Amino acid sequence: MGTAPAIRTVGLVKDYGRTRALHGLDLEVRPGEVFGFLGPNGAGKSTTIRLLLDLLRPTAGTVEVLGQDPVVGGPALRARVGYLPGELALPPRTTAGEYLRYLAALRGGRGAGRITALADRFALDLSRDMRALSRGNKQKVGLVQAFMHTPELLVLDEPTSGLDPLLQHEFRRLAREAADDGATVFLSSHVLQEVEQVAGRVAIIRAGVVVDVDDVATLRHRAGQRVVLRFAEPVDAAELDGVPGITDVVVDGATVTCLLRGEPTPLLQVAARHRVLRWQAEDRELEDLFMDFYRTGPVAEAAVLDRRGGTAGAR
Ligand SMILES: Nc1ncnc2c1ncn2[C@@H]1O[C@H](COP(=O)(O)OP(=O)(O)OP(=O)(O)O)[C@@H](O)[C@H]1O
Repeated sequence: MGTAPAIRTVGLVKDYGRTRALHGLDLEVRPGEVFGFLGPNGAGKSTTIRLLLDLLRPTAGTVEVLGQDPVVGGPALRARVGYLPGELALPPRTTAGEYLRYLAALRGGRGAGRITALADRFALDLSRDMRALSRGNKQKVGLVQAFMHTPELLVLDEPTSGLDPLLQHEFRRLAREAADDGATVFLSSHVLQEVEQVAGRVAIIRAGVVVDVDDVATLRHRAGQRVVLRFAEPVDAAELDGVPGITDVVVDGATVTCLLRGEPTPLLQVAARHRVLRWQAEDRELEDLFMDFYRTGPVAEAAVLDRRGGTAGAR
């Protein structure tokens, strides 16, 4: 396979009538990585994914999947990809097992042997009529059909939506196993916490452009944690000045709120000079990261350019 990217888009533009959904999207996913595609609702994640699968055609720009243009690659290329759509349309008058075996037959029998094992992992009852399946169970059918033929590339649109925490964990194990076996996993989400548990690198998409690409550790560091400390007595805000990794300090009597990036030790050392009644630390989310981007970084410029109708990303 060489070192060709598993996915590459250059200057990808997609218009729906007069709505421009993608504004020149650049993306490069390396073979064998688990790559998160993160963005808020309406950012253009599903549109990008549909372009990768040749379910939509680009208005401008280029798409390459496993080194090929999906339009040229056709069914032979599709057979090498496992796809979980955001909204799964399942035929109503069959059982989950019949449907999955039917799909395997369409794929020349590939994957039939893995149906039972995958269904067991997700506690999916294959004998149930699809009409009777809950949203979560339908999602399981979608995941089984995406993984069962051990594709080289998995393209998964919001794969954990509708799954309970236990099954989300099972999904992450499966995704990592696929990557360990050499597959590339590309998955979209609007929740940072969900993506960071499985992906190595993440692209953040907003309003049809990629505004940041980073490894998960960097992104998590940048997002940081919101810390709330409650002391027995009021503290002096000056004590927190210049503490490494601490910003956005707000002191309200005996309660201190701040952002922590990196190791908590310096903050703990300052806090320990007083009696601490309560310590609360929460990981910040995607939306918080966006707020930071807008206040500082190059993304602010990208977003402004984007609104002016420019095509520049922030990279
Ligand atoms: N068929 C369509 N016709 C017109 N506009 C569309 C169509 N599909 C998507 N859009 C618009 O394109 C933009 C990108 O939508 P897209 O579904 O790709 O975003 P998304 O990141 O997948 O969001 P979500 O998480 O809500 O699915 C949105 O503004 C959306 O309203």
